[in-house]
Amino acid sequence: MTTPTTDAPAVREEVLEAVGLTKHFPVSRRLGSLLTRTRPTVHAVDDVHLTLRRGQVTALVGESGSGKSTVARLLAQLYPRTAGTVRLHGEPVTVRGGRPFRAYARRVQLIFQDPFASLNPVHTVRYHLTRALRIHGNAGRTAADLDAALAKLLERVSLTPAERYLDKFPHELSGGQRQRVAIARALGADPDVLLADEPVSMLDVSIRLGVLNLLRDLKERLHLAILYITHDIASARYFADETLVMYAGRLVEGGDSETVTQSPAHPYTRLLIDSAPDPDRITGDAVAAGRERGDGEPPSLIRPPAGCRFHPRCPAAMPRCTTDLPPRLEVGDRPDHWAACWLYDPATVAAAREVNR
Ligand SMILES: Nc1ncnc2c1ncn2[C@@H]1O[C@H](COP(=O)(O)OP(=O)(O)OP(=O)(O)O)[C@@H](O)[C@H]1O
Repeated sequence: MTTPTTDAPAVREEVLEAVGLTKHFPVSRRLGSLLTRTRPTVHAVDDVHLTLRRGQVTALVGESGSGKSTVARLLAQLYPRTAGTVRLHGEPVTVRGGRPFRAYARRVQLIFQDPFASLNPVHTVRYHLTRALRIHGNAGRTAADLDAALAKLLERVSLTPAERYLDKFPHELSGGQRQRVAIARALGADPDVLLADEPVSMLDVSIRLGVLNLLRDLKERLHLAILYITHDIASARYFADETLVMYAGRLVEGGDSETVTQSPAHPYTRLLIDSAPDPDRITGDAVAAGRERGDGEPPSLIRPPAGCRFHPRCPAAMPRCTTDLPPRLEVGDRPDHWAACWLYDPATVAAAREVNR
C-alpha cells in the first residue's frame, strides 16, 4: 500500500488571532488644534488582522513608527484596544491587570528589544528566572524541583552549565547572554506564544544570528507561535515562515516569507527590499538606507492620507489611490499572497493585460 502524499502545506493550529485590531492614541490639545471640537488622535494601528500559528514564525516588518510595537502590546494586552478582537485558542479575550492578566501572560509572553532595560540590574539571573517560574506556577514543590527547572530554562537558551550563569548580575553578561536570559524568563511561563519585539536589533551584529537561531530552535522544539517584529526585511526572509508588511498603521502585504521577500507585490515592500540590497544579510537598517536615497518620509498619523496611506510616496499611485482605501487583494502567484494595493484589483490587472497585448 502506498502512503497518500499531498503538496499542500499542512495548516497549523491557530493560537493567537487579531481581528480588526485598532489603536488610536489621544494627543494633548496643545499639540492638536484648540479650535476643533474633536480631540486629535494618533492612528497608530488600524484594522490589523493576523493569525499566529503553533510552530510558526510570523514576521511583522515596517519602518520606525509604523505601529509594530503597538500591535505587540495590544496582543500582549498591555494597552486597551480602540477596536477589534484578540482571540486566544479561538476565545475572545480582553484582560486588564490582576489575575486574568497573569493567566493570559502565562500563554502569551513579550520579549523586549533591550534586554538591559528589561532585566533589573540589582537582581541575579537566578532571581529573575525563579520569579518567573513562581509567578506562573512552574517552580515545583521542592528546592530540588526549582533547581531542575532553572537548569532546564538555561539549557533551553544554551546558557550552560547553568551554575556559571545563575548567580550573575545582568551587567556581568554580554548583550546576547542578557537577551537569552530574557528569553529564558519568558519561557518560565511555559507559553504558547512569544511576541518578540525587535529581539536582536540592540545586539552586536556578530551575535544576532545566534539569537535568531535560538528562537527558531524554540519554535521547532516547543512548537511556539512567534511574532517576530523587525524593521529588517532581510532577516524576515531568513527567519520567518510568514511575513506581514506594515505601513503607517496598516498591513499592506502578506504571504509566505520567500514569496513576499523574493516577489514583493506592494510598492512599499519593494521600497523596503530595494533599500536592503544584500538579501542574505540579516542585519542593518534597511529603511534608513532608503531614506538616505531620498525615498521619502512616512506620513503624519494624526491626519493620515486618505485612500492608500502610501500614495504620497508611491511611484505607481493612480487617482483612485488618493481617495479609496484598497482592500486585501490576491496577488495571484501563490496562494495566500495578498497586497492592499489597487494594482491588484482584477479590473486594473485586466486593463493592463489589454494594453500589453
Ligand atoms: N503611548 C503613546 N501615545 C501616543 N502615541 C504613541 C504611543 N505609543 C506609540 N505612539 C505612536 O504610535 C505610532 C506607532 O508607534 P510604534 O512604536 O507602535 O511603531 P513601531 O513601528 O514599533 O516603531 P519603532 O520601530 O520605532 O519601535 C508612532 O507614531 C508613535 O509615535
